[in-house]
Amino acid sequence: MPDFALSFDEFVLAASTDSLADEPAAREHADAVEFRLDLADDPLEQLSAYDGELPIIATNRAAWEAGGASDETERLLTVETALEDDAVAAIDLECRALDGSVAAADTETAQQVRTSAREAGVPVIASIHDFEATPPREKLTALLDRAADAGTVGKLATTAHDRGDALALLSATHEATAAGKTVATMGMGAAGQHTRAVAPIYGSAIGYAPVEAAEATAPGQYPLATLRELVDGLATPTNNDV
Ligand SMILES: O=C1C[C@@](O)(C(=O)O)C[C@@H](O)[C@@H]1O
Repeated sequence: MPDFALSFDEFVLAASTDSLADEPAAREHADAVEFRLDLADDPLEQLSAYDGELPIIATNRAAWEAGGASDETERLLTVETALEDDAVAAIDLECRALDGSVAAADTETAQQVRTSAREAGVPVIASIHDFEATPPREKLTALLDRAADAGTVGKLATTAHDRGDALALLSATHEATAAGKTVATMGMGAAGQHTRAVAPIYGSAIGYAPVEAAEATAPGQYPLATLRELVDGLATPTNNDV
């Protein structure tokens, strides 16, 4: 059986998809598959039939965070069921589900799923998305702190409108990783695209990309093979202080 464990000590490139049939095509470039259960047909059936080699990050994104899952309790319990699958090496839970800051959230169930993941030794990616903008620099640090405290990896995806936004996100990433936090960041939209290639240099632990450009799960994603080439092609400077 393949070793499905995922450690976020090193950059993980996840092929983001609604179909596990993409896994063979992803294998050449990806370290993991992000399976978007909320966008998939019969996600639990796909999981039990999975015979791929890449570890799976299970994400069941809430409709209130621009995902496809509308029944809050059901979507969280589906993630909890997914945890039982050996191939599921990490799960994604929205910070706003965990802290109850949106009215639609079922905080108790979200926290219970996080506890189940911890008991199973499965890392939790605690995520925050801003589909409108990139908040000011200090706010980015506060958001990353909040996400990193909530999960094994704190993930922040914001919409960048210009290079200043991209730079602020990279700078907040650098500060967080230099402080020893495990974070993943990405700028959404055209102005944020290059951050997907560059953020790993500043310590971002996860990148997401579709196998085919047309199957993107967020604005501004590079296709998988392109992101792999870009990330691998950018050597990490040796004079860093992380
Ligand atoms: O949270 C993220 C990051 C993402 O939104 C991106 O911008 O690449 C793509 C999503 O599939 C994933 O769950």
